[in-house]
Amino acid sequence: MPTPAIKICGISTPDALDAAIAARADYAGFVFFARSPRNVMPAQAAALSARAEGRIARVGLFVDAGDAQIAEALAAAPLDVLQLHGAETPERAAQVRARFGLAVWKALPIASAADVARANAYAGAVERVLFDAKTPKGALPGGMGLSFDWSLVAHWKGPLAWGLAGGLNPDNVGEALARTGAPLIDTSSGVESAPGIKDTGRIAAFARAIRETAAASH
Ligand SMILES: O=C(O)c1ccccc1N[C@@H]1O[C@H](COP(=O)(O)O)[C@@H](O)[C@H]1O
Repeated sequence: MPTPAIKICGISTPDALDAAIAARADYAGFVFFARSPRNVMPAQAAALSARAEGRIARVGLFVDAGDAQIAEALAAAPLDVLQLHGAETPERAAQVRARFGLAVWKALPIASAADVARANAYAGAVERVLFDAKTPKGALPGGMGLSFDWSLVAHWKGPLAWGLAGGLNPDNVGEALARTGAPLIDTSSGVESAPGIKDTGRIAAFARAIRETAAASH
């Protein structure tokens, strides 16, 4: 199995960003969602974006954001990908992509095969779907360390690129990769010591576990 792309999300400090780069992660995620313990303010995002430029791709995470909020974030902090983690429809996702001219990823909450099937509607509207666990009503829509039944997306062959998220950490990511063959793996709370506090050792261990699993499959 090829080594999947790795995304470390919820980065809010230079140390965490440097750890993701040192671990050879492909994507660093910055959360623009006020309710999140990982939320970054525009000035903070600007510094992180500049530090990341040319070293790791920058993903901005938004939850049902309007154009004005996304434009404000982009004015402060150039981003390479916009991750939509709310209830955005295929039409809204396509609108965001056209308006900002950036790659768009749509996170989908998964608890059943019917939830996975919803991904098909995003073909042509976004570059990638991210399968994440469904979270309880009223809770954050992600970043909760919850996983779902990986067999629902095992070796998914859909009409667009995809990634696996939700409750992944250094201890379970090898099994998740072996069981799903996901081409991109995303984590946030699984590489933290407390909500919003990234642990550089866990970031390194996460990437190592992924590479060891991929290498062992050859
Ligand atoms: O990280 C957050 O605070 C967050 C807030 C709102 C929506 C999504 C959020 N995080 C994303 O959720 C998935 C799974 O996270 P975890 O690994 O289970 O903690 C991931 O894409 C995060 O980037």
